Amino acid sequence: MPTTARLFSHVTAQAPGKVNLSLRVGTPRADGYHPVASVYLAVSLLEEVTATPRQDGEITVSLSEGSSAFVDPAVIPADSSNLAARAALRLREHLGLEPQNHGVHLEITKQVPVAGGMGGGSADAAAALLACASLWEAGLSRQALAEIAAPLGADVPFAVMGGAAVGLGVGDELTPLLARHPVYLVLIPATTGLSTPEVYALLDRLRDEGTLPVPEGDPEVDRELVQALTTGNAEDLALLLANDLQVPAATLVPELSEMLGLGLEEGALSGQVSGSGPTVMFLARTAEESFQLAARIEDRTGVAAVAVHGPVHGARVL
Ligand SMILES: C[C@](O)(CO)[C@H](O)COP(=O)(O)OP(=O)(O)OC[C@H]1O[C@@H](n2ccc(N)nc2=O)[C@H](O)[C@@H]1O
Ligand SMILES: Nc1ncnc2c1ncn2[C@@H]1O[C@H](COP(=O)(O)OP(=O)(O)OP(=O)(O)O)[C@@H](O)[C@H]1O
Repeated sequence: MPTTARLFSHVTAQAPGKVNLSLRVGTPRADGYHPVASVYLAVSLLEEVTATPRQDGEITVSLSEGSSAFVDPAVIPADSSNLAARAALRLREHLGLEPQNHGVHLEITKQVPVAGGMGGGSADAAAALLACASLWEAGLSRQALAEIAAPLGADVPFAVMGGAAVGLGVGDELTPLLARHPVYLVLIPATTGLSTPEVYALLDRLRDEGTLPVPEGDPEVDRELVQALTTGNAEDLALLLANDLQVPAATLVPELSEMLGLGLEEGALSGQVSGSGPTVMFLARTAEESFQLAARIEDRTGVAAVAVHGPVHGARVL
């Protein structure tokens, strides 16, 4: 059989960043992970990964110069710890391919803020998986790829699936939602990131010391929010946004509270921290309103604000 590495010169795949419209977090399990009830939305900030065969069996990564201005190349791992490289290695092992004939270089073009609570690294892993699956003619379904992806990170299966979904377990047990109406958001990406484990750890501490209430049982999905998402009612959605990681994120980065207040003053329907932060997101009624809101926030703060929409597709080969 000819090696697929000789058939394709390169393959490019895209995968979306995400926000959590609702993120309810339970108390930690024995392995330190928290059970969550998450309503994920894939948004129109896309990561792109181009996989090019290497003849030496190595899996390498680089960051494209076409990456967004708010991505600092210095904080992206350039070695095998990069999530895209880990995804390629995991797939190669899963498929039982000979390493020497299945080396690959992964060039990543980043649009999603790094360590911003938007699952950028997870999207890189998802795009790398799709690109390599195509390069190596893996013949795997999207569902199978999402399962292979799960040990790479709690958000990776959703980056493979995209759209809108409920995530239970640690966020990886996905149920797709029929959200046919677009949701318009404005994002304020931060230039510096927050460590996801630190934000979860602070949530535990704030609960232990009684500053925040301790939830009982596993978190549950807010059915009303799911309904507002599926019927496309932005006003209802605005009332139901929720994020248990917002208080710890805003405790670590106090300016987040100020940013949230400012977006509301400028006319956002509502706003909250995205995932573990520090990206802040605001809800707008229409695309037009989201562009106007982004422009007003930029004028007032001098900080870049980005109008996006969701749901968008999951990882796909271009
Ligand atoms: C904050 C979210 O982005 C919301 O979707 C996710 O929960 C985090 O997803 P992620 O970054 O893909 O998470 P992973 O890379 O699997 O885990 C990073 C760290 O976050 C914490 N973590 C993550 C997910 C989860 N359900 N409980 C956790 O406690 C753990 O300390 C873990 O070591
Ligand atoms: N391809 C990658 N892109 C960005 N960061 C990566 C990548 N691979 C590994 N990392 C490491 O992962 C850390 C978290 O990056 P990422 O951008 O995925 O955070 P995040 O968006 O906050 O994630 P989440 O929302 O899933 O918690 C970074 O600080 C970086 O050290």
